[in-house]
Amino acid sequence: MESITKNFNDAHLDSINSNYSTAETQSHTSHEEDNELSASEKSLLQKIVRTGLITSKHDIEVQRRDPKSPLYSIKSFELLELHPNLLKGVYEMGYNAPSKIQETALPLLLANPPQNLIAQSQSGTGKTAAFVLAMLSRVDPEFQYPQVICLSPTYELTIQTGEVIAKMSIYCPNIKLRYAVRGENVEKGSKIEEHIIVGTPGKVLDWATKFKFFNPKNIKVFVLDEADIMVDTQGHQDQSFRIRRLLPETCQMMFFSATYTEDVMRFANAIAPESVIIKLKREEETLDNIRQYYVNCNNKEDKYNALVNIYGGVTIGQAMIFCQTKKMALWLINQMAEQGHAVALLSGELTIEQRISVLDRFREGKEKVLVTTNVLSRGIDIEQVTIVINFDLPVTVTRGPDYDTYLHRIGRTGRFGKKGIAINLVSGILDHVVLKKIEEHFCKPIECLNTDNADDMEKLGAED
Ligand SMILES: Nc1ncnc2c1ncn2[C@@H]1O[C@H](COP(=O)(O)OP(=O)(O)OP(=O)(O)O)[C@@H](O)[C@H]1O
Repeated sequence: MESITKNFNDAHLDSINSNYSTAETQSHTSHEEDNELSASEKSLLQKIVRTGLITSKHDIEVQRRDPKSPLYSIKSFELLELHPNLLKGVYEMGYNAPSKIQETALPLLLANPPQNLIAQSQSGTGKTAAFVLAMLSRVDPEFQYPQVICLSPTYELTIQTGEVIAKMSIYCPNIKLRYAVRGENVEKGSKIEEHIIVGTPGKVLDWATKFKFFNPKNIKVFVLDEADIMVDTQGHQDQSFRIRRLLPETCQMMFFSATYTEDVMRFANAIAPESVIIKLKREEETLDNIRQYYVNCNNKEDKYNALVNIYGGVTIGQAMIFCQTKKMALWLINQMAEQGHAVALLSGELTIEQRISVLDRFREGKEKVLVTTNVLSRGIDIEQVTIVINFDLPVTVTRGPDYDTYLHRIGRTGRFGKKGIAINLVSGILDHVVLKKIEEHFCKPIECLNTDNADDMEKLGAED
């Protein structure tokens, strides 16, 4: 896989950059735009970012001692009885103590006989490390064939998970990993010798059935990341289910997600019988470290102005802006680029190389703002994202609130206990109805943000 990652890091986004080259070469905010923000707005927005969003290790330690926090832990990684080389890898990654999901799930996942698990934990609370440690613990490097399959819904997430696997297993050089994603090929007639396959469902299914590159009967562990979408009829149900049917009855199932609907939970239970279930209460699903706001707007131009104000005031961190359609994302990015803002666009129709390159640039901070559609709402872990803006609220095909997408989108900020801000730009009655329902559903207030009102802004800036 090294080759893939390297190529993508090296890849240049010529086609995209040529579209937005103005944004690249100009400063982030022009002088005229600076004037659009009143001095009080600017200083307050900066204060929010400075005081609210920079979390020290000390804050995380405090959260760890609060039993209500998803970072709460009473155990150490030593107590989880990991292999010493895995433990070394964990510490090398800078993890001092397990999060709640890690300390709860790992003893279950490592127990013998193996136990199926369907686990829910909030965005950014360390689910990946939980299942990666379990996967690595189950591999027997003596045998040169795949023993673990981990499925993710998108290419980007697969690569991200693979990178966590590679880092955690740095002191287990005998454990080998194979990516099953678009662009990866195996020589016809040969067999895969790596122990872990991490991939997207279509490719893994092809490798197992059409090309018979590995024997599914040797698989001991089957992991579904973002499990709800992997077993949902709207998602990858068919392929995941077909892969599951190839695996031995005894194969251990590990399903992880931040969200599950009742239906999905029932179905997951059917394909992973007698699972232990770790489920959050509704009011626990959203994180207290992510403050949620809405801004009243009249139309999309008005939303754009609100955005520019927020963008202009933010001096630290990065923002992700979600649009419901590619058309809206393109309109927005053109507006922003015209006015000299350095923004990047990531939407579904880009090639894989382009998508990875956009993400790499954003991760490196080359662009402060990433405009995207729902393609990036799940799983992507970029620590420095301090603000998520819903330029459009997430809605279903029937234009009702899409609760799960909302939760996944705002979860791109506030990673592992850091502070984050989610701002919803709402215009029109329908938007207000959707917002109200979202607020009621998660039992968490979404406060009105009135950028013209100094008191409002002061309140916002003063928060813990
Ligand atoms: N025990 C730990 N100590 C410190 N940092 C951790 C620990 N576990 C995970 N992290 C970090 O927390 C961040 C979020 O973790 P991760 O991506 O696994 O979250 P997640 O629960 O899978 O989120 P999502 O639902 O969005 O997929 C990552 O940057 C990861 O490196």
